[in-house]
Amino acid sequence: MRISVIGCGYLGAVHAACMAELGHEVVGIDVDSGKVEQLNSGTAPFHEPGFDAVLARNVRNGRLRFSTSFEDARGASVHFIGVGTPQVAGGYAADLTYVDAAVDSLVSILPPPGEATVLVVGKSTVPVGTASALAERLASTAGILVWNPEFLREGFAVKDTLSPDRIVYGLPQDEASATTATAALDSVYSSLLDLGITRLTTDYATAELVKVAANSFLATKISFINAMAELCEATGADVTQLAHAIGMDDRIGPKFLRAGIGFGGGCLPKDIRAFIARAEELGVGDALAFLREVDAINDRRRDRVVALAREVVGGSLSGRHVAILGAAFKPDSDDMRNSPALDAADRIASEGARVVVTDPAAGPVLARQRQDLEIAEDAFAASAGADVVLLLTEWRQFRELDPVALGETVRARVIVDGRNVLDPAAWRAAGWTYRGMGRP
Ligand SMILES: NC(=O)C1=CN([C@@H]2O[C@H](COP(=O)(O)OP(=O)(O)OC[C@H]3O[C@@H](n4cnc5c(N)ncnc54)[C@H](O)[C@@H]3O)[C@@H](O)[C@H]2O)C=CC1
Ligand SMILES: O=C(O)[C@H]1O[C@H](OP(=O)(O)OP(=O)(O)OC[C@H]2O[C@@H](n3ccc(=O)[nH]c3=O)[C@H](O)[C@@H]2O)[C@H](O)[C@@H](O)[C@@H]1O
Repeated sequence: MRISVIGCGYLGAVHAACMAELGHEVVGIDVDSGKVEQLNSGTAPFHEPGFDAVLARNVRNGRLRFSTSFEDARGASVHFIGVGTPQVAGGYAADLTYVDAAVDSLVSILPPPGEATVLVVGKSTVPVGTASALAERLASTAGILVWNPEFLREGFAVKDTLSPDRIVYGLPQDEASATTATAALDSVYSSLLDLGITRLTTDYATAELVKVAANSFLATKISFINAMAELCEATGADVTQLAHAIGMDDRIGPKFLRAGIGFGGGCLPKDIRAFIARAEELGVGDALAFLREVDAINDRRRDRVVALAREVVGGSLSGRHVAILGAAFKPDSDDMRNSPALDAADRIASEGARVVVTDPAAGPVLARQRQDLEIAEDAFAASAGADVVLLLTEWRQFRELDPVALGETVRARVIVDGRNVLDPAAWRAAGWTYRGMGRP
């Protein structure tokens, strides 16, 4: 099938490449000409394991190309929308400017009603009610709108796109349109459906809510365990043992119970805030009051790691050399949007410390973007002469550090493990003062 993907960021570029991998003829459209040029050369504009290979292979075989012109999307039978929906400046709500612009551009290239049906498939994360409003704007065209939320995780984007836990279609009310749309989208995803992946059909509002409910649940799970970490800090208990023990209950499960410096990224933080804002607009703000607490607990973890750093160096960070291992919001990504690690680095630098940051993928990006931060090649270079080392993004390279070897480079053997991934006994045995988050 001929497919276009509008918006080629973390979601859209991976989606476009994966759709080509499934055998479709795909054009990705983005307003960023630099990104388009890079994608056309078969090189990923961001770090995502496995993406480079899928991108390069499909650009080379001619099934995948990228363009800044919507004219190149004309004639496709399915148009995916994957543009950003960031938080509005100064507020909690989602900024729908980019989605609106993408739909306006699509309206200008879609055939008129009566001609062969074309699908417009929303993948961006939007406030409930957006899809039905957009469907009205497509009424002057042959476009039928489906809301098909995306659940991929950065670091696993290719795997999650080609092997999702489930696929959700939010369909129009009109039965004939819903049937046509389901059949067309089933053709797009036929290889995945043949693998037995479950496809659920709902109305627009349910599909939109499934997405933000899922992210809210994940954020709540993380803040729950971080709240327990606060209790552990007050009592001398160990949150990693607590998480292990409660996670053995099937009803709770072990995943997303890693306490530490909290969640960040381009999605969980802004999605829970946009959800709060939308619930308030709908007059049901009380239903999501708990999400404000989820957000507040998450913020406190960032305060906590800075306070710990202050405490372990004896009260003031001013003039101290602080090595920070990690800048991305999670390992296997170079994404620093709302990154807890980078936020902590900035807060510590603002207290007068000499901060040296290292990150296997985000480091080179940071070096280009931020002249005010010192960036080092690796953990050893960052830690040379350090008064304290902070592990803030749990890259494998940092999890596997040898405490004896690192001990030889630092000025003082003091480590704060912001992700609770190191073995305290091994580090203490090598002469380090070890502090975790919510661990004695
Ligand atoms: N990053 C992720 O892992 C996931 C993201 N999402 C959702 O997907 C959406 C996109 O997120 P990301 O890919 O992370 O954002 P991003 O910021 O990396 O990418 C958005 C892209 O859209 C482009 N764009 C903006 N306006 C455009 C227009 N009018 N026409 C064409 N292109 C345009 C931008 O230049 C940019 O390349 C958001 O709603 C996000 O919540 C959902 C699931 C996973
Ligand atoms: O809507 C989105 O964009 C995506 O948001 C998240 O994916 P992602 O942001 O890539 O990363 P996660 O693995 O969810 O991690 C988010 C943050 O939570 C933190 N985290 C995660 C798990 C945990 O136990 N503890 C914890 O602090 C991570 O370090 C990271 O900062 C969801 O997991 C995806 O399903 C969703 O599609």
